[in-house]
Amino acid sequence: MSVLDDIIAGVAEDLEARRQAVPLKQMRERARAAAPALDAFAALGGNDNPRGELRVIAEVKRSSPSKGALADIADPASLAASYERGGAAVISVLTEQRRFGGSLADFDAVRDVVRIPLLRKDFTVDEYQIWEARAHGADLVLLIVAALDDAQLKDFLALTHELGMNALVETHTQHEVERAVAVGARIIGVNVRNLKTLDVDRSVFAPLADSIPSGALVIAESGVRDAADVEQYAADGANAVLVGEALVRHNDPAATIADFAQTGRKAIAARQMHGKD
Ligand SMILES: O=P(O)(O)OC[C@@H](O)[C@@H](O)c1c[nH]c2ccccc12
Repeated sequence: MSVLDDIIAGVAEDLEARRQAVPLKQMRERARAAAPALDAFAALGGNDNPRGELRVIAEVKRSSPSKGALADIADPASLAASYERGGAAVISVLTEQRRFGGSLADFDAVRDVVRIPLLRKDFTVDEYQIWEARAHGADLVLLIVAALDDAQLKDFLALTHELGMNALVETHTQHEVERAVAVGARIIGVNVRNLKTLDVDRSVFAPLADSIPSGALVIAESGVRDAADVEQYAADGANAVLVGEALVRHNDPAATIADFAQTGRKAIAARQMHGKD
């Protein structure tokens, strides 16, 4: 069994317990009563926004399957507030519990204090999780192409849009990018970490980013250690970078985000000067 299969089995089990506690019908009512979703597509530099900016998606991440505990985050809300202060465009909160140490309680705590769009970062395998994300005030959900068949991908994306949210549609191969594009994904992530083996290979980003049509936003996910990595992703066509570990381990995440955004802006300006856009 791959790591991804193993994670998904745990997610499905935990999800059943939550569905027992709050049935779908009730979760739908909660979702319909929630404040409307914020426009994450615009926040990430969508069509009408000025070009030339690199956006940062800053992640609240306690642990990872590859590295174990990353940081002792006593107060996810204050960490998220510092992300917002540093200029993050979107905040991602891991809610998967078994491998990433996240929870919907973390998500709720963050939702209470920040005004920018929030990504509920989990392994979506059932429509219940999409209603649940909206009920908790999420603006974006994660859809991992490798974890879904085409029908699920299409249905989950449609439901996400119906609820006024956006989806970060995550890919790792050329074929997955094609599947994401085929269902009309507007925000496409290239995760340089292979979720089946957990290996990070930054070189997968550039060719995949190149193959994403210009109407969709391109998000570079994983493996950002420092400004040099941000510079490379921006030079290779990223509209935004998704950063977890480097921020939770840093003692001044706000300054780090500001630094990454500035580095990205310069790299994009250089790219445009060379006529690559
Ligand atoms: O901590 P990093 O290397 O900066 O990575 C962040 C993010 O890309 C990573 O957490 C991630 C990308 N896709 C995922 C899917 C599920 C869980 C986690 C992830």
